[in-house]
Amino acid sequence: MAAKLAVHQHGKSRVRLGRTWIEGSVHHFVEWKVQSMLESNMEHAFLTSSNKGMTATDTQKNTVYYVAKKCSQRCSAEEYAIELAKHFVSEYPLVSRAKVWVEEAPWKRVDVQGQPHNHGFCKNGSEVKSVYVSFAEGKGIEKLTTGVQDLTVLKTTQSGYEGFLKDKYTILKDTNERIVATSITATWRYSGELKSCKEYDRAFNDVKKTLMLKFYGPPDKGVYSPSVQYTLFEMGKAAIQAVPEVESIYLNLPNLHFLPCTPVTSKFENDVYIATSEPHGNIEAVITCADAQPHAKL
Ligand SMILES: O=c1[nH]c(=O)c2[nH]c(=O)[nH]c2[nH]1
Repeated sequence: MAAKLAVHQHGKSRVRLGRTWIEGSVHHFVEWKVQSMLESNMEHAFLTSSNKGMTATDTQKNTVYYVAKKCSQRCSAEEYAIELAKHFVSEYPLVSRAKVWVEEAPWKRVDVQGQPHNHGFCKNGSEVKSVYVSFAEGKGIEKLTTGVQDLTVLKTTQSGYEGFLKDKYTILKDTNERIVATSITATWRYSGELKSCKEYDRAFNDVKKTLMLKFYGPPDKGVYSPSVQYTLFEMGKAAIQAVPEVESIYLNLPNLHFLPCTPVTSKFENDVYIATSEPHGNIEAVITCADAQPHAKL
């Protein structure tokens, strides 16, 4: 049977860097893990022994640092990813599309003696900001998404799950009182480029704040969740309504179960749980503005 090279790409993964920007006495800091992937007319590297015209993955790695240096003003992970992807397409004639992923570690400016520190940071929380850009020759930015991974959240009440199908395989009982815990992965697509680092930060923080509000509800009373599915849609819908630049959002919410525990000689009184991480439920959906195309998980 004849065989052909159907698709191909090559890139560099897990290139890690730190970047500081100094504005007067205030320092800014980010840590990024970058992946690049190039689509190109370099079939010959797969089909023959020639590497002519090839942008080596080592060169891609060096370019990750070079473009970070070139971003002389404080910039967002989105702006950096756009610059890097543009660079590959404009610099190399054989490259037709560059795809760039950036994961930003959760370093936050630290407060000391009640004040934001000029140059001190601490890792706050588990969540990682994730950015994806696809930039093609003749088309420019084709896709720009931002998101969070590993945003781990829990509430001890105001959650239940009732009325589901019961058959001979079912053991789970209806409940209107349970712990709900999840580790949120979200990616959302912007309708286009935003204007500045501040705009990207504002949009990111507004989406995150909205997701949190819909998961937890107001601080005093919370909000009842009849299922992870219902809460997921409420979260996505609210993000789209709160941040006009967002036209599509993908949400994945694993249901990390805390199971009722009945220690010997006692009964369960919503107090002791068996903590588990597997197996876990897995609920996901894409929510869009009424007329927008959904985007796939990236
Ligand atoms: O919110 C939930 N959604 C489900 O689909 C499901 N399935 C399950 O066993 N528990 C839950 N909880």
